[in-house]
Amino acid sequence: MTSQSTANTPAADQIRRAPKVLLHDHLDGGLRPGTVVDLAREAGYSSLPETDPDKLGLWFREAADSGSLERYLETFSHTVGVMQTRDALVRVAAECAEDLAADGVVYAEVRYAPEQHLEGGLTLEEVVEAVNEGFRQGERRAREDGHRIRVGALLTAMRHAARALEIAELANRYRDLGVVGFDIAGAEAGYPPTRHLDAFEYLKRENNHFTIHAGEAFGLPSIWQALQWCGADRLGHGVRIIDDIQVRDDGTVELGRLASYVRDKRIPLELCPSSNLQTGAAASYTEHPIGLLRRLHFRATVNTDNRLMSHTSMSQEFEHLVEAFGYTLDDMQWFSVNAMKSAFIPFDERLAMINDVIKPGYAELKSEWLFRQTASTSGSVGLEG
Ligand SMILES: O=c1[nH]cnc2c1ncn2[C@H]1C[C@H](O)[C@@H](CO)O1
Ligand SMILES: [Zn+2]
Repeated sequence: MTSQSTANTPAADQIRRAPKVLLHDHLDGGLRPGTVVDLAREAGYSSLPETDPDKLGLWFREAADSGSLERYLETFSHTVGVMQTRDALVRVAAECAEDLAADGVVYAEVRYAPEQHLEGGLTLEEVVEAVNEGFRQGERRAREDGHRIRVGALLTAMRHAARALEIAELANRYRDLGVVGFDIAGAEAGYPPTRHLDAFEYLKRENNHFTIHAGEAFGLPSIWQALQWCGADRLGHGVRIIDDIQVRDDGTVELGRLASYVRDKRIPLELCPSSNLQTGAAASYTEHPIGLLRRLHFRATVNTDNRLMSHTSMSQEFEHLVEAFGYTLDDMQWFSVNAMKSAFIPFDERLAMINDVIKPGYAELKSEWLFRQTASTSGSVGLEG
């Protein structure tokens, strides 16, 4: 099993340079702390718990570290609070694209809920256009810095609210104009995805794509509804599918009907290890279900969820997994190809990313790894790091 092998274990700088694919990242969960402070000052937003960027970054991380999804979500009032103007949205989106690119992410789908950014008088369309403009600016600035990234937006509807159909229609209107799909998010318990069936049925009729946050704070019934009632293409988290997998004392494994369906149908799981530790969905990295799901060849992907609240990045997530499971460059490539296969852009574009960017990127890193090994065993000076 490659995941247990010590072969080609990547060093931190290789993890950062490896081409990574991110499917689950919230725009309002990934601001730079300094930007939150700047935007709050500009907008006269006076409710921030700290105004020093370092202290504020720490505050987000600690406040989100509550063991409960509901408390975790409370921290978003401050980021959403400062994202109410066109300029703020453009800046946040541009910095998001730049930060991801600098971290070696080559393709990202970043989500946000347009309905949460209307307090300053913007329309839903103006919100989408501002964010798109920011992503394009960030892609350009990243390219100038020598990084290549493509960012698509996912429009989220909040599951406790009642605007899902309207947001789904918005996602459809901006399809091919920067928006690649739809999502629902927010507190899971008490707000089943079936409340928004009209939105999902509309998107299916339009041949559009959507993912649903499910199987994070709530277990199998939520996953089952998301797939079998709503028809989700992917599962946001889906980590609790583990509840339908039995590992016996002798090491043999039995999958229940739902877990079998998820694996057989290659349903992508947008797994977010650090976020799960904070909301209590997993106890530690070594105990995180991603280890078993990868071994069983589920369509598992690695994601950040909220870089600010979880004080993380794609590289950081992989560093934790490399340490916990001994993952190699082969494992990283497997996760990245899985994610790219599961993206919502057209098949030919996904294939081009896999063949022209991801595979060559890992091939180069693997040959570099071999060179480092040879250099260190022959006593000569190898590459740094
Ligand atoms: O992990 C999550 N689960 C459910 N909802 C979430 C999670 N992370 C962020 N959100 C919510 C809070 C944001 O304001 C919203 C849109 O990005 O999505
Ligand atoms: Zn999420």
